[in-house]
Amino acid sequence: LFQNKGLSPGLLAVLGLLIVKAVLFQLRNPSCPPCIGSWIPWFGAAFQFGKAPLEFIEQARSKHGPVFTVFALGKRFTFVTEEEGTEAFFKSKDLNFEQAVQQAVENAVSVPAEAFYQNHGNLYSMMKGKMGPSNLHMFTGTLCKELHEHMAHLGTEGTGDLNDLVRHIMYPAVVNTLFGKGICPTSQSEIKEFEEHFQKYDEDFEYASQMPECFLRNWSKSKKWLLKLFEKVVSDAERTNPSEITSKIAFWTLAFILSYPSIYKKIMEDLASVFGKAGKDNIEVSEEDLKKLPFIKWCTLEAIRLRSPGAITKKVVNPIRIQNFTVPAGDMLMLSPYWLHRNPKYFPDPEMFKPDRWKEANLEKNAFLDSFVAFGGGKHQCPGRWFAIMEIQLFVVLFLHKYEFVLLDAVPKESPLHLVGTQQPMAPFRVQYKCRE
Ligand code: HEM
Repeated sequence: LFQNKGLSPGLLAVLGLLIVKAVLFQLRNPSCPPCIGSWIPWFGAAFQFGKAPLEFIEQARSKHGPVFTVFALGKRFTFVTEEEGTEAFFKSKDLNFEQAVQQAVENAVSVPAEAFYQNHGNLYSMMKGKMGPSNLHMFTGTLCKELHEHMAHLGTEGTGDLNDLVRHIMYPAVVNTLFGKGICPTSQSEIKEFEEHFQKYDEDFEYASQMPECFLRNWSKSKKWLLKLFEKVVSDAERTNPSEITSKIAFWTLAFILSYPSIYKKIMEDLASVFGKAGKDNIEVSEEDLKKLPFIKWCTLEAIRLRSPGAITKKVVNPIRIQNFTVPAGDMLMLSPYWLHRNPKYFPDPEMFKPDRWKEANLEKNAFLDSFVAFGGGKHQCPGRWFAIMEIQLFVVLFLHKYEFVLLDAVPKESPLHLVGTQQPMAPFRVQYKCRE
C-alpha cells in the first residue's frame, strides 16, 4: 500500500512502526472504547474530524455507540455522550481539568505552565466569589450605563449585520464594566482596530490553542497587540474572552426572539408592563427589574442551550471505567454540551427554540435544567455564568426597548466548524433598525 504512494524507505519504517504501536495498544487494551483513526499514523482521523467536527461527533456516536475514541494528531480524544459518562466527567477524581487546558492557556495567552498551576486555583475562587449571584447588583448599574453609551453610536436608524451591531455595543461595554475604563480605546478608529484584533484573536483561538504560534502569523500579531493592551490591568492573563462569548449568545438570543413573532410580542408586552411604553429614552434597569422579566431570561438560557460549546475537556490521569469500557490514562475525555442538549431524552423537541421549557428549572435557587451543561459542571463550572446571563438579559432589554427591527435575511444556521466556545453563524443576518418614537 505504502510503496504505491512513492514514500521513502525511512518514512515507511516510521509509519510501519506507528501502525504496529497503534495495533498493539488496542490489543493490550481490549476494553478500550472503539477507536476511529485512519491508515495515516499520527495524523489519524484529523482530516475527517477537522472538516466539520460537530457533525463528525454525532455521526461517530450513531455508528460506534455512546463512548468512542477519535485518534487525531497523535492524541486520543475519548467522547462520552450519555448520563454515565457525564456523571464521571464532572465528578471523577481520576480526571484533571488543569492538565487538560494548561497547554491551550500557554499557547493562547503565553502564561507559562508553572505560573498557571500556581495561580489557577486562587484566580478561580476569586472570580467565583466576585461574580456570584449575590454580587451581580454591583455590575448592573455600570453595565446599563455602558450599554446605553455604546448603543448611542448606532444612531437613530440604519442597516447592518445583527452580529456586528451587537458586537459594536457589547465588546466595549463589557470590557469597561469588568476591567474599568481606560482599557478600551475611545476614538472610533481605535475602537475599530481593537475590534478587528479581538475578532481575529477569537476566530483562530481554537486552532491557535492547539498548535505552535509560528504557523499563525496574523493570529500571533493580534494576540501580542491585545496582550500589550491588557497587561496594564490583568497581571495574570485570563484565557477566557468573556465579551466575545456573551456577545455571540446575545446575537443568537435576539435572532431567535425576532424570528418568532409570538415570542417577540410577548417580550414587548413584558417590557411595557415593567417600563411603560417602549421608546427612545434611556431606561435605567436594576437587578430587581430583571427579576420581573423571567421570560427574557428563559430566552437567553434557551439560546445558550442551542448554541453551547461543541466540546469541553478533561485529562484522564488514572484509567477510568465508563459503561463497559476502560478509558486509559493520557486520553483527553471530551463531553459535548452541544450534542447533549440535542438529546430528546433530556430536551423534548431539541432543535426547537422553546423558552417555556425553562419554567421547570429552579432558577430562583440558581439551578439549571437537568443535563444542561453549557457552563460545564462540578468543581470547574464557569465562574462567570450568572454575570453572562444577566449581561445578555440586560442587553436584550435595552436593545428591544429602544429599537424596532425589520429582518432582511433568514436566521442563519450555526457553522459545524467550531468545537470550542459558542457557535458562530454561517451567514450574515442583516436587519434594519429604527429608534422607537
Ligand atoms: C454564555 C456565556 C458563557 C459560556 C457558555 C461559558 C462556558 C464556559 C465553560 C463550558 C467553561 C469550562 C468549564 C469546564 O470545562 O468544566 C467555562 C470556564 C470559564 N469561564 Fe465561562 N462561559 C461563559 C461566559 C463567561 C463569562 C462572562 C466569564 C467571565 C466574566 C467567564 C469566565 C470563565 C472562566 C474564568 C473559566 C475557567 C474556569 C477555570 O479555570 O476553572 N465565562 N466557561
